[in-house]
Amino acid sequence: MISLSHVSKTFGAGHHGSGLTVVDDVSLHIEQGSIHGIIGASGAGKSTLLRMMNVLERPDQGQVYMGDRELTRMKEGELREARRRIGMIFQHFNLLSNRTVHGNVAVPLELAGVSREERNQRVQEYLQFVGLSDKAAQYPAQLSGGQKQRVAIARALANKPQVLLCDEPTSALDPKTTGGVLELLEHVNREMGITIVIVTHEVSVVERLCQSVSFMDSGQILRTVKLAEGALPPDMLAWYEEQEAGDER
Ligand SMILES: Nc1ncnc2c1ncn2[C@@H]1O[C@H](COP(=O)(O)OP(=O)(O)OP(=O)(O)O)[C@@H](O)[C@H]1O
Repeated sequence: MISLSHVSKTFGAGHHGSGLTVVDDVSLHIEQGSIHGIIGASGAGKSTLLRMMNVLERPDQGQVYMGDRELTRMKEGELREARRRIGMIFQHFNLLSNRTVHGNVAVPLELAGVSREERNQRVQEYLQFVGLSDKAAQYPAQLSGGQKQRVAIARALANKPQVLLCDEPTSALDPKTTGGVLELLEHVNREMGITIVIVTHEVSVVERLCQSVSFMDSGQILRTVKLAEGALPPDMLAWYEEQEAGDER
C-alpha cells in the first residue's frame, strides 16, 4: 500500500555543516489492509518517517509510493489530491478550538469541495462511527482526551482514506482511554479495510494492535517482524527495554 524506497532526511544541512540525519536510507513496505507499528526511543526518527509517508516531510533522497503511484514525483496539486486518500492523527489531536466537533470533522470535506448536504451527512455518519453523535455541537475544550482523539479519527476518515497514519495517538491518554481508542482503530481497520501505520514508544500498543512492527534506532530500521501471536520477539523486546532505560537515564 505504502512503500518507501531508500528515503533519507537531514535537517539543518547547509553552509554551516552537515546537519542532523534523522532518517537514513530507509526502505519499508506496508501491506494493504495491515496494521503496522513503528517503535523506537525518543529521537529515533519515527515521526519524521511517518510524515514522509504522505510527503508532509519531503525526503532529501528516495521515493515514496502509494500503490504504484510515486508521491515524491507529484506536483503540489496532484499531491494534495493523493493525500486525501491518507488520513492522519496526532498525539495532541490538533483540533480547531474555535470550531465545534461537527465543524472540525467537516474541515477536510470543505477543503475537498464536498457539497454542504453531503458534508453534513458524512459528518453525522463518521461521528456515529466513533460514538460521538451526541457531541456534534460541543467545542473541543468541552471534551475529554479520548473524545478529542475520536473526533480527530472521524475527521481523518471523512475523506474516505485508504491509509491512516497515527503519530503517538494514545501517548496523551490514560490507560483506560487508550484501550478504547485502540479498539476504535481496530474497527477502522477491520470494518473499513483501512491500512494503519502507527508510531509509538509503547510496547503494549504494538502488542495489542499490530500485525507487524519495525524497530527504529538512529534513523534506521533495525528489523521488521510479523507478530504471529501478538508478542514481540524476546530479543527485540530486551533491546527496546534497554533503549527505553537509556531514555530515562
Ligand atoms: N523540522 C525539523 N527541523 C530540525 N530538526 C528536526 C525537525 N523535525 C525533527 N527534528 C529532529 O529530528 C530528530 C528525530 O525526530 P522525530 O520526531 O522524527 O523522532 P521520534 O522518534 O518521533 O521522537 P519522539 O518520540 O521524541 O517524537 C530529533 O532530534 C528532532 O529534534
